[in-house]
Amino acid sequence: MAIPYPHFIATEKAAMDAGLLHPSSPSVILTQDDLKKIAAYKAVEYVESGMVLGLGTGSTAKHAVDRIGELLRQGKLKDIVGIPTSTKTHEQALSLGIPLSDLDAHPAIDLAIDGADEVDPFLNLVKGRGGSLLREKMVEGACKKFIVIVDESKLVNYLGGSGLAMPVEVIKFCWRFTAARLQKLFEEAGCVARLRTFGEKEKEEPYVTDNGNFIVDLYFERSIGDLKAASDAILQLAGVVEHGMFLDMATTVIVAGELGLTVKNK
Ligand SMILES: O=C[C@H](O)[C@H](O)[C@H](O)COP(=O)(O)O
Repeated sequence: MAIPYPHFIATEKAAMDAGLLHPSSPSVILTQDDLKKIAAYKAVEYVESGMVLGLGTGSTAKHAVDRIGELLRQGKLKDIVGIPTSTKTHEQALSLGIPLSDLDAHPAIDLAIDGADEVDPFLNLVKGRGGSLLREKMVEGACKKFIVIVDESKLVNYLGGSGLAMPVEVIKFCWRFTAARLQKLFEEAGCVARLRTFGEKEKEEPYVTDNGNFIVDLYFERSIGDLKAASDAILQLAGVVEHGMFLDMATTVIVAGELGLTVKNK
């Protein structure tokens, strides 16, 4: 859907770099994907030559990886090493000629840029609707600065508040047992746990992560309350590998919305 954004800051460099706004025509139609691109371009302004970079996954992060590749190609960035958070991002970065490495070789990352599914007012996140939460949490947990890029539709009053999935990566072995325990854990929040699948109804198959695991998506009717307690409780269940709540990890969140760009710092 195309939405008019007459108030978007027409002189915003990120939007102009992204080729979406021009000073002579401040009133434009921007789609949700345009907003993602503008947020991504803004985040890449923080990238400096010589950095080790965590490369996120998803439709928003894709724009940031594209932009990093473009700046490398133009010689405006040099000596970058990227640590991808998924096989998909690995392939994208390879195709752009971004030199790649991993956490074994580069355990300290200067900056990671990634999208999110939900952002609460304290900059806690839900991530992993694209299935990459485990590698994202490992990479983004190892970086000095973690910039999250979102369009304003991702802002929520509390995590789980969008009514969309909060993902939990689980091992395949007896996943039904694990899903039932997860649902029970959040009974008071009206939790429903569902195995993530893909494909047509009759040919539906479980979604398998890059790590060979399944994802159980949790849906809540009400707030789950104390996020740290919820996180601890989930991680205590044998069978759970990781969950998609990223608590106290984002150092900056860049939001692109109707009124322009907002940069929120921790
Ligand atoms: O697993 C996927 C990642 O956590 C993504 O960063 C998240 O799902 C947001 O993706 P998008 O930018 O496509 O909304």
